[in-house]
Amino acid sequence: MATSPSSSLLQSRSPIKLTSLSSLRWKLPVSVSLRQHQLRRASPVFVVVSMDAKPTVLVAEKLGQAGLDLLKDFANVDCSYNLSPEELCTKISLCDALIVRSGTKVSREVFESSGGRLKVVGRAGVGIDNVDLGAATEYGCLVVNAPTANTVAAAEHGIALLTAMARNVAQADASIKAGKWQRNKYVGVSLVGKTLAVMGFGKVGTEVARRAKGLGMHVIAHDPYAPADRAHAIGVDLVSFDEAISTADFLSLHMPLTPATSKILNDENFAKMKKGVRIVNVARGGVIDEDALVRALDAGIVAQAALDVLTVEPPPKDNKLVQHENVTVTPHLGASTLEAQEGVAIEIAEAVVGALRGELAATAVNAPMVPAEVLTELKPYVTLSEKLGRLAVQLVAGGSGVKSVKVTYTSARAPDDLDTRLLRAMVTKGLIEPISSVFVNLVNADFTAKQRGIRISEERVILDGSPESPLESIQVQIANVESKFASAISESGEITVEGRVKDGIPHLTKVGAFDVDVSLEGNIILCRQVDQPGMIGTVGSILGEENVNVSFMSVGRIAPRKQAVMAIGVDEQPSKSVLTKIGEIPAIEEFVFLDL
Ligand SMILES: NC(=O)C1=CN([C@@H]2O[C@H](COP(=O)(O)OP(=O)(O)OC[C@H]3O[C@@H](n4cnc5c(N)ncnc54)[C@H](O)[C@@H]3O)[C@@H](O)[C@H]2O)C=CC1
Ligand SMILES: O=C(O)C(=O)COP(=O)(O)O
Repeated sequence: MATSPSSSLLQSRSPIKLTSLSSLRWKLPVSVSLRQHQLRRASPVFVVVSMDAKPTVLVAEKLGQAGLDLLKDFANVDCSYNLSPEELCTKISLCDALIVRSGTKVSREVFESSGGRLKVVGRAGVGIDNVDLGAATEYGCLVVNAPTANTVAAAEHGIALLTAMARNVAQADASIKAGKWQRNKYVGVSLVGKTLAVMGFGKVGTEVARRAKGLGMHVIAHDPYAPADRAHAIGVDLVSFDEAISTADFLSLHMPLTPATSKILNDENFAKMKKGVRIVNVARGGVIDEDALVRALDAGIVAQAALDVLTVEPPPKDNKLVQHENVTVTPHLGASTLEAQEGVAIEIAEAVVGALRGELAATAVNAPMVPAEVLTELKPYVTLSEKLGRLAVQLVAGGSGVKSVKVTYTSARAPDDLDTRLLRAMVTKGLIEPISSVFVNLVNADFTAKQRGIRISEERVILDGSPESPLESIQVQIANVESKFASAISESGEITVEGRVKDGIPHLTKVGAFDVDVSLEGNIILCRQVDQPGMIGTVGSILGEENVNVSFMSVGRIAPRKQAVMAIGVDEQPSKSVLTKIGEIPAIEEFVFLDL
């Protein structure tokens, strides 16, 4: 069965066969009107409706049973833990999806080795610093995470480390097990009334702050992106980085590891801290310069540190930080509660299955998140966008080189009420796929366009009136090119095609300066002719002789008996000889066959 460009936003060249409206059409009994059939279909274009084989999901780290069960209902599940990087690269070419936790590096080599089959990487947790997002995007692979199910577990572990550190629980336990009874050595410090600076006031940071307030601490937070009212609502002041680190008795780290946060606690910043500060890190090891922390501990600037995460995990045996007597360490246990692991497993399994079905994931990390209701509303416009892109690029004369594309949306919706990223991605898909072997989806559309030197600009024309539908029309223009169908060049000099959605079906409504109206359902023949009686009949009978079914015909003309453009929708691809016969009709000045 053929795959269709419109079948999935996450389409890949994998064994999964995606069926779209247009490929289904070939199976219909001739007596069924395509239009009626399409109107009856309720399932969204993004859903995989037919598969030759189950997809394969590689689960590379331990995942809760409930998640595995969910996956097994839909896919072949290969649980292979502790793979070496080489083994992962070998296996990945047989997998449609990969699920990892923090212990697996999903490097560029993994995407390269997948041969284009890997469609989804699921991170069963929050931090995606172990996934090469740039490479994932280049390879059109969606990355999803499970951002909520382990929040409380991580916050509870932060509080556990905070209290255990303040009272030397780990050290005292080790000492007593070694046969000692050292009550004087392990005198702790109290938390009540002390200032805790929460660094990163996101999901985990907020939960830590809430709990620390319950312990009677004075909580401040630093987060350049957090809204102050959310902090105020729980009695927390947002402060600058310098104020946070210089006034805190305790620092608790909850920001992601990014280039901006890498080694953010370094010699320079330790020097600004209160002498005797205590630090908890349940975020990522890389946010601390670990050598600098050892120096700060030795200098007494930092009295104690409690670390769940390290730059290199597991750490080398001689890691000075781990060995330091004022440091408490746990082996990345923040998310490791029974409850969190079940929750994360379900959250990631649902996201991966949804993505494999071609649905847009709510937890996509490298693609726009489009809410389901928006998606449903935009669905016919998504198809329209792709088809306009496909039409426009096929009108370009060979050797012209597409560099500059403009997409104009006419809508009565306010600009912030219409998310066009999806539409732009689909125009891009339509533009690029017919002229290359690259497959384009929502993940890699912008990247692919940029890589090919295609600049896609967008313009909004805002209409008066109340918006019943999200869009009136979409226009795609390609500038600075020659066209193999000169009539497609508008007065301003660009190849121009415009379309609308009518009764849920995408229609082509303009080619160059000519108004037409043809449903974008099959393939299209465009002819320019001198307007005269009998033309529709002449072309129709040539097509009929070869059993090519005409679904729509429309003539757009400048004036009666002047030049006109005839758009003919055909279900089947006409043979070369049929096209030649059409071209030989004396009144036809130029024509082009466009494959949708
Ligand atoms: N140890 C463990 O097992 C676990 C670790 N984590 C880690 O905890 C961290 C936080 O996770 P969530 O709260 O779920 O993420 P989140 O995305 O909800 O919160 C992160 C916050 O950090 C803020 N941020 C970004 N750059 C910052 C900067 N330069 N300075 C201060 N704040 C900055 C963001 O604005 C955001 O509010 C992540 O690094 C995650 O990987 C999360 C769960 C378990
Ligand atoms: O969710 C996170 O960011 C975590 O760090 C949890 O990591 P894990 O899944 O336990 O390896």
